[in-house]
Amino acid sequence: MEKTIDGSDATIEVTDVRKRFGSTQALDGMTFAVRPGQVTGFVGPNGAGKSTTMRVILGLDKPDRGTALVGGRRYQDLRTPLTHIGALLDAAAVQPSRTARHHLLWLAHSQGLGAERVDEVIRQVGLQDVAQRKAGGFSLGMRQRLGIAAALLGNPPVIMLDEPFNGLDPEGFMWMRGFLASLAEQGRAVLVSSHLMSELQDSADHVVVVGRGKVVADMSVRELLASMSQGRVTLRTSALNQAMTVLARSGATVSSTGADTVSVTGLPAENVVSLLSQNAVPFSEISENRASLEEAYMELTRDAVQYRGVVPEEAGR
Ligand SMILES: Nc1ncnc2c1ncn2[C@@H]1O[C@H](COP(=O)(O)OP(=O)(O)OP(=O)(O)O)[C@@H](O)[C@H]1O
Repeated sequence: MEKTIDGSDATIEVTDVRKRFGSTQALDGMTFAVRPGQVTGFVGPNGAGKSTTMRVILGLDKPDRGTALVGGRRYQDLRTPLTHIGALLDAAAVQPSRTARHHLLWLAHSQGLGAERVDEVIRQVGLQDVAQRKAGGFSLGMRQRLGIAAALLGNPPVIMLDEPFNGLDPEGFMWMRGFLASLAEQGRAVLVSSHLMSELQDSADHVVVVGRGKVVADMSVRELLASMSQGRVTLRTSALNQAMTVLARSGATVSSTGADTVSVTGLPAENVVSLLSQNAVPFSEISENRASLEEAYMELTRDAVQYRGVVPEEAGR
């Protein structure tokens, strides 16, 4: 039943979307694209506009300006939307007295899909043992799985999940991470929001960082780390002066942090090693302190957060 994913269908394109609620400019020129075969993290502080963007993509909120396209088309123009995009916006939104399987059957029938597909998605998300239980008694983690099963019903090339890591225990967290990766491996475009970069650090290939209704960074996780990490290299040497001279000559900023320790910025560890070796400078214990993704994220969204007064101090930085 699983059809092959066509890359041209597996995209989301959000272009210059603006949306105002009263005096709040929720979206202020939001622009980004979600590509096939990747998990794209959509991250930003509370109130940055993530949920509103997702609602605009699903045609639930009408933008004042700009467009949001799924596989090149507006959601409103999709004849069978569930086969184009599967979304989970609010895991709590299930009828508590209905069993998980009945919830999915009801959804499937509304889209012309059969019970066979329902059982398939139940297996995919690992809910087979509880499928006959009432969803009202489900933990948040089980509801997340149920919501994802619903999103997968139409085998869509685009999957969009709002805060799917919310409330998951460590096992659920690991499962979600692996599951998102497998959806991307199948060629789907996967957009996942979070207000915590740490949740996306090992889950996303690419991140779109937002603050105050617009994109502040749009790059691969690797690029983000490289752009932010100052690459501070620390090394121990018995030839302190010689090491400092050699490294400073190459343009690095060098300072001694102890009788036999040197701190270097502006030069990757690899180059530090080769320079010292070429100049026969003895050294030991070389280490590179890279900025964590969380630090990079805090730096990028600092203005957005300060503006709202949520985290006024640079505590913990
Ligand atoms: N229906 C609405 N009416 C009024 N204001 C709204 C409405 N929906 C969103 N907003 C406001 O728009 C801004 C963006 O909200 P949004 O929920 O999109 O942010 P978010 O990034 O998803 O944050 P969170 O993680 O808190 O959900 C916020 O200031 C919010 O209060």
